[in-house]
Amino acid sequence: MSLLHKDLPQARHCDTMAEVRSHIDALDERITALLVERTHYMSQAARIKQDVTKVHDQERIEFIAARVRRMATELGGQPDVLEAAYRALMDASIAFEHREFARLRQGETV
Ligand SMILES: C=C(O[C@@H]1C=C(C(=O)O)C=C[C@H]1O)C(=O)O
Repeated sequence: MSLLHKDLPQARHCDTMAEVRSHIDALDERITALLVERTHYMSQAARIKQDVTKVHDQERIEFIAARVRRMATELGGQPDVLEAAYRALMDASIAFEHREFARLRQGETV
């Protein structure tokens, strides 16, 4: 089913910057909670992957970037903004996954 058919909330009309920022702050609380949840999966990926060369997976990155662009377009959003945000998020996530990969294997000899 297309994303447009889901009952998704729309941005509200605002007359002041205070209103705009209050909506953004409320959304950021929800987005942050979701990103914290997403980041927990990076720790699990670091535990599950057996080879450090698998931490950065360009094919998966391109799949996610294209999928997010498609979803943003279907929702009437800005694919360029979403792709840029996701690429920055994935860069930071991969850096974290590298740190986790090393942390989880500290003290291993092989
Ligand atoms: C979580 C993974 O590890 C990395 C992190 C990704 C992400 O932030 O979504 C995507 C690809 C990987 O380079 C994965 O391989 O799926």
